[in-house]
Amino acid sequence: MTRKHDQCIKSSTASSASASAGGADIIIVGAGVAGAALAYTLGKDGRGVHVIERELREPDRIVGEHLQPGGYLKLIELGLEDCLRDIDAQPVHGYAIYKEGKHTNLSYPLHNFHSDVSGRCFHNGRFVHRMRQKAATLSNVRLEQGTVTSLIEEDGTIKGVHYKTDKGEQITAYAPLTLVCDGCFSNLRRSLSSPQVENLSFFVGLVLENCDLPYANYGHVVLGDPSPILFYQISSTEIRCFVDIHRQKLPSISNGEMAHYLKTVVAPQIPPQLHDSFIAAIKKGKIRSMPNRSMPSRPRPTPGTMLLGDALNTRHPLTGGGMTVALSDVVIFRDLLRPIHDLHDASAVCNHLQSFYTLRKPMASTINISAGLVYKVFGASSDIPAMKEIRQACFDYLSLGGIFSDTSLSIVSGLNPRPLCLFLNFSSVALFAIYRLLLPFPSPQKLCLVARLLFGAFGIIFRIIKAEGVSQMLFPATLCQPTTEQPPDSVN
Ligand SMILES: Cc1cc2nc3c(=O)[nH]c(=O)nc-3n(C[C@H](O)[C@H](O)[C@H](O)COP(=O)(O)OP(=O)(O)OC[C@H]3O[C@@H](n4cnc5c(N)ncnc54)[C@H](O)[C@@H]3O)c2cc1C
Repeated sequence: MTRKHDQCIKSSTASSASASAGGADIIIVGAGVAGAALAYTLGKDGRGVHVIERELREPDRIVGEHLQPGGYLKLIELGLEDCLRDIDAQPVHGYAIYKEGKHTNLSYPLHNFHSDVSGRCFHNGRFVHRMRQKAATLSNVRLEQGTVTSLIEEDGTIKGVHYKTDKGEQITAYAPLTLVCDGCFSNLRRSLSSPQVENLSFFVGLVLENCDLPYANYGHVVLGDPSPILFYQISSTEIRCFVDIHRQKLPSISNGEMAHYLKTVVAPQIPPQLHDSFIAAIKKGKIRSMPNRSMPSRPRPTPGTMLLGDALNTRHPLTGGGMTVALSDVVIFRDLLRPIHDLHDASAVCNHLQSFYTLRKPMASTINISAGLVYKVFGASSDIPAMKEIRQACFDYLSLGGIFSDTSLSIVSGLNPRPLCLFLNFSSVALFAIYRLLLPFPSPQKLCLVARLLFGAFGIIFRIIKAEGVSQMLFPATLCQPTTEQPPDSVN
């Protein structure tokens, strides 16, 4: 396929005391998934937007390659779905899950949606680059290459940013609102939130060529020992493979330990159709790794600024939910900002925008908790009681298909952003596990195992729910009614 992209978006020339001289309403730090989508949608709403991005060349990275159908729907709401055209993106209709020689094939429950709606896999850099290009077509959006070094704070209000251009110039830019979207390694979030980052594991990534997935257009998950292995088609000729490796056990890539681990521990567990290409990819040597982290959102309301995207909140990428949360946040933020025409009353704007953190909870918490659960159950080597039984019960429950797998997949895919549904679904898996354990007759040993299973399963979910914030997550309606509030500049 032909793909004609400019490798670099033209960066507008910066004047050294750019007090956002053009009078930007909004500065966006970082043009990744969240920042580029925000730039376009806020620009479309008529805001003057100044985006400062560290590297405007097409990114080459191994994150954000599987967009869930729920995220695709958000992309449509933002008018950005065309950014997936002409980048050789591949449709994804569900998952094939492998466990100890057995496998089950699960489709996303998409019967009620337009036939175009599905998941998509692609090269993240191509997607992000297309969104940047689309934002840059708007005359009121200015994309500039530069690294933001700090936020400008005056009397507790953020007034803008200091940044350094690629030519080494130090520049100051002011705007009434600064949106910080500098991703999971954010160095700006510390002053705007109380981040509690948990390092969970690493994804070790390879690209497989010259092979086909056993189920075309399905993500493949091998529930391996000691941890899961993922495969999905990121272009018509390439399959991404991710191997999850515990954070304390990452073999060295440089001295060949990693290649040895992949050949001896991982290769024997993968579907035979992929084996030769997997070995060839190891031999080719382009093995990359990324840390997998989890960080619940803990923002500190600060006038003049907001955190969005991974800088605000991250979760384990095993369920591929990060971009869906980021795009959903962008939609919520845009809608909340729409009635405010003048952004200069920073305190009033800040008060108005606080409901964002509650409004985002249904989607963000559902995806965060499901990612945490899936990782706890299938990922981590664990000391949780009865984990083997919990794992098997989950696999068998999904294998039932129909409503059982539909509900689980609708939750993971962002089609069903209801934390309560997630909790009920999890409870029904636990009941299913108990029912199986007690058959054909209960015995004292079996009852003991059931108690351990309940303790383990509900221990996991309650810990994760607690980290998300119970009341905000389960009862958001009691905490905010943004539509009845007067936005600051509509008050006479
Ligand atoms: C291994 C891995 C795999 C993943 N796989 C998936 C997946 O399959 N599906 C999915 O939905 N999600 C996935 N995610 C998560 C997903 O990548 C993120 O949720 C998503 O990219 C968040 O978007 P963002 O805009 O917040 O951050 P990013 O997309 O990372 O963008 C941040 C941007 O800020 C720029 N920047 C940083 N610092 C500065 C600075 N000081 N000044 C100026 N610019 C700056 C960076 O250059 C970058 O362009 C994965 C994550 C990991 C770690």
